[in-house]
Amino acid sequence: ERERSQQPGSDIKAVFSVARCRGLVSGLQHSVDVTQKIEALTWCGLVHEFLVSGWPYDRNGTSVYKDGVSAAGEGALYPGETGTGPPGLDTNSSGKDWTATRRLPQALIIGVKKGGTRALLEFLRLHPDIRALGSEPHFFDRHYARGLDWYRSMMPKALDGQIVMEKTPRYFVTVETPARVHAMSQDVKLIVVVRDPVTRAISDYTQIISKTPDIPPFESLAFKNRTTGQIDSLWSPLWIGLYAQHLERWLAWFPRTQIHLVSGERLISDPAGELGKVQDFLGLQRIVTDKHFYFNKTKGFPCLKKPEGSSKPHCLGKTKGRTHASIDPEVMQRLRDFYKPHNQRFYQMAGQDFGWQ
Ligand SMILES: Nc1ncnc2c1ncn2[C@@H]1O[C@H](COP(=O)(O)OS(=O)(=O)O)[C@@H](OP(=O)(O)O)[C@H]1O
Repeated sequence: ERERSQQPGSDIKAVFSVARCRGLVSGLQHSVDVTQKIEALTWCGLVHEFLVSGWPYDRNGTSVYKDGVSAAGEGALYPGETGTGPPGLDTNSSGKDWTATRRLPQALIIGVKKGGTRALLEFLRLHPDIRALGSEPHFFDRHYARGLDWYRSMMPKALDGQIVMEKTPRYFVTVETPARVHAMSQDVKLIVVVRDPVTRAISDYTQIISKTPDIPPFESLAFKNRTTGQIDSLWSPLWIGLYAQHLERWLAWFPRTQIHLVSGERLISDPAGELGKVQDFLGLQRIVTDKHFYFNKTKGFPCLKKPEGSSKPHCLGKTKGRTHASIDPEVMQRLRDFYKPHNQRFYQMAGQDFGWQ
């Protein structure tokens, strides 16, 4: 529901069932986890009620409306998807505007495809100062002719001080994109999740073959000539991994300090550590921390801890963390050799070594 409600042009507002909300919200009544509280109120459509009357349900699931003072303290939570707060609450005591509006993004996750961009976006969405579009709008690469007003209309409503963001991994490798992004904003913050280009290529191929099972084997697409060992660097799964080349195009338009590189490997091994650095880069308080994650052994990836009162923990869907197609080890080695100089150049530009073999 949450995903669907964020599709471009969708008017669907995700609202959980009343029964589910009673369980979820009442369970959180005395929780000190403000982020979870905001999420629960937002997705249960109870933000308005909270602002008017305080915490909606007690632990027995009955109403605890009481004189506009909440368990968390008045004004502690943000209005969510519904946007405008109730009359009389358009500003808080500090004069802050409580009216949510649609704004152009101040931060973009521009790549890379199969780097871990969905995980990063979903984790960042836990932050109350981030409003992120759930789907990929592909504005700067595919829909640029629709204009900035269209793009703005795709964005979720956000309050003053909240950062609006979206992710479209293809931006990183599309030639026209840096100039277009720059024309929208010179100050936009750019995030790229990078992952070992060999693993990334196999992940990419695994997705392609799941959709078109008849395509030739990876080994024959990766080479122009298998006998001479000449790599086909223009084959998209390999070409996307030439990170230095793509980053160079962005650096012609944006200073290095405006681009934050996330290690796709560390996003799996230490999600809280990587999220900490991203929150710093965005100028946000470190609210998403290790207490939000647990390692799900079955999935083999970090997942979000289950919210109190909810039956399910939140792992990413089946298309994230797939079993990869198995590739001839000799071909893997050939690809590692191919990427070595490109990776070295990328490390120099990045100012950090990502440790790919
Ligand atoms: N927490 C968590 N759960 C599941 N998957 C995770 C996670 N963190 C990173 N990853 C890695 O993300 C890879 C998919 O990357 P993207 O989300 O960028 O893919 S896409 O470009 O949007 O299609 C995906 O690639 P595959 O493993 O090849 O499926 C994962 O390795």
